[in-house]
Amino acid sequence: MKHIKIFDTTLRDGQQCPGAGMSYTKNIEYAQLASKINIDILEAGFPSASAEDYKIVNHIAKMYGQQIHSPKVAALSQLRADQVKQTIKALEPLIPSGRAILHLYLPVAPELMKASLGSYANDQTQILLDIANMIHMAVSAGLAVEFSPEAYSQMGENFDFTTEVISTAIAAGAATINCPDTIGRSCYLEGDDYFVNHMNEHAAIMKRRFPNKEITWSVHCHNDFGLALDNSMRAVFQGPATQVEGCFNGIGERAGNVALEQCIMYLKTFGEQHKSQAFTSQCRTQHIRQISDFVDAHMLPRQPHWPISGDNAAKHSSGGHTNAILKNAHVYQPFKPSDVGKQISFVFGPLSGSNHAQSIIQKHGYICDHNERQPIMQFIKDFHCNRRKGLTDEEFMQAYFAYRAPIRVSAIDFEKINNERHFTMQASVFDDHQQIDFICQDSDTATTALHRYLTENFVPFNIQSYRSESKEPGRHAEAHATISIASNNEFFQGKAHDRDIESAALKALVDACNQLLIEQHYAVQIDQPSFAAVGLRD
Ligand SMILES: CC(C)[C@@](O)(CC(=O)O)C(=O)O
Repeated sequence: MKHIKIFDTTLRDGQQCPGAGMSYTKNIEYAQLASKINIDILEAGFPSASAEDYKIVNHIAKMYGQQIHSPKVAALSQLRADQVKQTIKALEPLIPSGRAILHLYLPVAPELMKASLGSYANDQTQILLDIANMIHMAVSAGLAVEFSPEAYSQMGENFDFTTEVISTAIAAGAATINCPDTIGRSCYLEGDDYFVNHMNEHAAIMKRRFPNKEITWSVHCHNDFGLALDNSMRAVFQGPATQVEGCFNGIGERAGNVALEQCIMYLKTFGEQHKSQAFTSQCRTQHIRQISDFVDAHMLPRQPHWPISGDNAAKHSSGGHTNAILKNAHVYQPFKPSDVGKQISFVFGPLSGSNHAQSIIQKHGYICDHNERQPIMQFIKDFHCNRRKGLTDEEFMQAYFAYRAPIRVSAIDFEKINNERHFTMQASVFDDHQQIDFICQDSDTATTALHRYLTENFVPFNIQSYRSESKEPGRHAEAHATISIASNNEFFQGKAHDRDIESAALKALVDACNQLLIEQHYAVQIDQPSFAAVGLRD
């Protein structure tokens, strides 16, 4: 099995894109995560860009230098002696352990050469001399060198010049040649012009010119046509590449760089089984979720349906899918979510089914018998009929409690007879229509009277606190009542609102009492959520 090196440029090319820049400390935290997931090389930055960038690269080099094992660290430099010196200095702590890499680049596409190098572009002899000198400088300081012919995929008429550039770099001591599709405009349909074919040609030429040198070919793709993953993997499976450069979550200039988590899972899924030549990376894939969440939180937001690590990548909602998954977790998952540190989860939405409803209720420890599944599910959907995007478990269970509510009040009236207030509540109690009558004696409030009635007729409990407030200003504001009750060291909070402050309090008390009754009649003791039984944690 051939090992494909993962070169992570999230901190360098990733932070080059608008909006992705991170603070000093977040750069360091990222480097710690990159080490945990075990990428091969971290490109930590561009030390000559600013004093801050220098300090970040140097800090990471020191930090990794104290670890016995760490990724190697690369830092970018243009073809300028002052920049090369600065880069060597920044990476110094990693030189003794052979983990420092100078990443040198120079454009080779004709248009880009003119636009970025000016008249220097015409002096090819000087360019080749400078490449040799800069690489010598780094190699003699003890660094490894990666050389990138920038815009390699657009080299066009400059094929022979590019051959000389690469040749010069290798002769001077560069161990890695990285071929970028800088503008993300490559596609295998280009035929002979396709950059992977050029990589094969160049690899063959260099093999002839340097038969005893072990060169690492690397690929660096941008995603402007959504082809970065395809191009990167073709460079591995149909080309000479044994190193892939990219960024987690595919961040990077314009449409981004290739997404490393996609490359890593591609290699794991298709590479390890590949018939003629098997490939793999050494990454600990179970940490993908963590590093991807970090990039999402501190660099650029990740879309929910992002491949591999997106929030929806292991989330299911529709009835058909969840129903089948509850029986066999793998029928609607192309890989085990736990391989990337995720778990299957379900969102209850308008298209969800009754098996799913039952599983949520049971997971929370309440009864839902087989023949109740359908009516309960229908009630919950109707209860939240405006929530077309799906429910949280909390909202779902709120509707379940409303379905179960043993006492449902439809009307409250009172009249005064001989200075006593007589209340009547029209209610159904466990589906039986009843009239609840209670009387306020002496200084009783209506709530006290109802409490006495409920305690004597249904279940004993104490009232712990009562609060009433209006949420809006004005005379027509509704009263919002909250009542907390306790029974056998269990606590329940009832809530209700009504135009009439007394009715709000009475309904809140019924709500709290209902929760207590539901607990007594419909709760089951379970140790494990029912999920585990069907293997969803795998
Ligand atoms: C340094 C090189 C690999 C580069 O990242 C350069 C760049 O565009 O910054 C590219 O994509 O070609």
